[in-house]
Amino acid sequence: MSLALSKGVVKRRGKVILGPVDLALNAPDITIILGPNGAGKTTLLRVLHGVERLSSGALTLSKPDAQARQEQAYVFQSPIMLRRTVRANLAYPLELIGTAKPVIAQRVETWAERIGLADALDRHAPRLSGGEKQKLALARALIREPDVLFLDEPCANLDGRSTREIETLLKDAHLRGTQIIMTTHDLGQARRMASDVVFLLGGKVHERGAAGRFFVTPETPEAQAFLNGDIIE
Ligand SMILES: Nc1ncnc2c1ncn2[C@@H]1O[C@H](COP(=O)(O)OP(=O)(O)OP(=O)(O)O)[C@@H](O)[C@H]1O
Repeated sequence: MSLALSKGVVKRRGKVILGPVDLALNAPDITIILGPNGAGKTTLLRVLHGVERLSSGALTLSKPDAQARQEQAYVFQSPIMLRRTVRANLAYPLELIGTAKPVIAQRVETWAERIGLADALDRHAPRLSGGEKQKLALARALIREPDVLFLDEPCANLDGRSTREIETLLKDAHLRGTQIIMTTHDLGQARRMASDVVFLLGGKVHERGAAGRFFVTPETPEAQAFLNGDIIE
């Protein structure tokens, strides 16, 4: 799907926290939104997902809004579990769209296997470890095979192993056709995952480009400083 933000501005209590932003995103990229704390990454992600109201400007999608919303999924930094079993958590998004029961059962098994929870289907999801919960949240988002997946710092509190497992799931989903748009603080992860980078600073797109170029020869001194790990305002 293509998403185009035109002169997008978000204000909170009269103060501009994002924008104006002009940005076009296209499948089949893995777009990583980078920037220091407070740059507006989460706000931009929410705008693109359609859950943050624009104060001015417009978001245009290549599909009708209702259809686009159905085909999008969002994964938060802190996974939100239903207070039910792993099986019920995985089945839930498919039940919502009226998938046939035998198909649900089969997809739940497949996804439980993929995330290493095949033996934990009857466990109470809130009691899983942080890494297991995040993998479950991701599987719950991917089980519907969304067109676009938004992720806000999906590996923020995870160790290296869980992070790699999640990256593998994301790369597989991308190969199967899911467009991925995510924020991260982890530059290693950005280098491993991104095909496209949006670098935000002070609520504006400071630099944008193919990942291969951005990480090797950033155009602006601020992006260079950010990549060096220097503190930038
Ligand atoms: N509800 C709010 N009211 C007022 N200001 C807000 C609100 N939410 C966010 N902001 C401000 O908007 C700016 C952008 O916030 P946002 O969370 O999008 O940044 P971010 O790049 O995701 O930051 P971080 O890396 O710290 O998660 C920040 O200056 C933040 O303080």
